[in-house]
Amino acid sequence: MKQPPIALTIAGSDSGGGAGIQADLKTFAAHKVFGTSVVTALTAQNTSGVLGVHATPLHFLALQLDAVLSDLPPVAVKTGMLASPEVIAYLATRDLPNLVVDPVMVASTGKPLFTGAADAYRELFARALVVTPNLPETRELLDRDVATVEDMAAAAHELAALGPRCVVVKGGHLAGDAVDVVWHGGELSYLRGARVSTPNNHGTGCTFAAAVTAHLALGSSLPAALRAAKTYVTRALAGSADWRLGSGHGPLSWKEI
Ligand SMILES: Nc1ncnc2c1ncn2[C@@H]1O[C@H](COP(=O)(O)OP(=O)(O)OP(=O)(O)O)[C@@H](O)[C@H]1O
Ligand SMILES: Cc1ncc(COP(=O)(O)O)c(N)n1
Repeated sequence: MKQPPIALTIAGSDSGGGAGIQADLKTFAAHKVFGTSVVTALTAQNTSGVLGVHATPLHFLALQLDAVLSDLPPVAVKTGMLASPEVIAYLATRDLPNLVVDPVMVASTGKPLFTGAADAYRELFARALVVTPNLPETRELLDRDVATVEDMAAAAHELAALGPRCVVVKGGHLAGDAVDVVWHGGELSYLRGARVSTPNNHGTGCTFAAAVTAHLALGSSLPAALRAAKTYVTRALAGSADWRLGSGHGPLSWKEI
């Protein structure tokens, strides 16, 4: 078997298996990328909600990161739930290649996973190759309403001023087609996909960002990685549209590519 490239996810554990570290490692494996992980928090979580969060002490998070970087250098790195503003600020001091920042702040069930992150994220964004906020996160980051594709375009432009090479404002929470707005190299473009009708959308954001990270690890250009990730998440959603795992928002499937 060909040796796989290495990717790293820095994210929280979802005991329900649908989002967080579990979604990221599943997605890396589906892309034949070797996944390493730094666990930022344990969440007691299922398809209906988050029962509790137990954050990893910062010194131990740093030790996990040192252990990975010193022995298994990743080609690309993704961040998910970072559990506190201090963790976000700490990661902004580290050298993380091909950094994909998914600024997770709120679970799809609506419960905030932690608070006070918006300001801290501004620093980490400056170090990112690409940032991938969803609509509620974009509102939180800019402290204003973002509701339409036009609003998303203005928001992507504004977030790009913080320094990431690329911004993807994800439209999974729009009514109608699932359109994501991309700001890259001074130009706007769109990732368009038909909406899959399914209650099983827990972990779509994690899966999209992990698929981008996997494609970057495999050597794709950023525009190609974004297009491939959009195709992947749409297929994964379609593959589990009829699943009945859990009584709330179930997880999406994974697909070998
Ligand atoms: N029902 C759907 N059908 C097709 N694509 C979708 C659907 N829901 C989300 N997507 C796509 O999945 C990706 C993740 O988007 P979304 O806005 O849902 O992120 P998120 O809110 O971070 O995810 P989550 O729902 O896990 O919180 C985007 O490419 C989005 O367009
Ligand atoms: C540990 C962890 N990380 C990320 C998410 C966001 O995913 P979703 O928005 O699908 O709930 C989550 N719920 N839990």
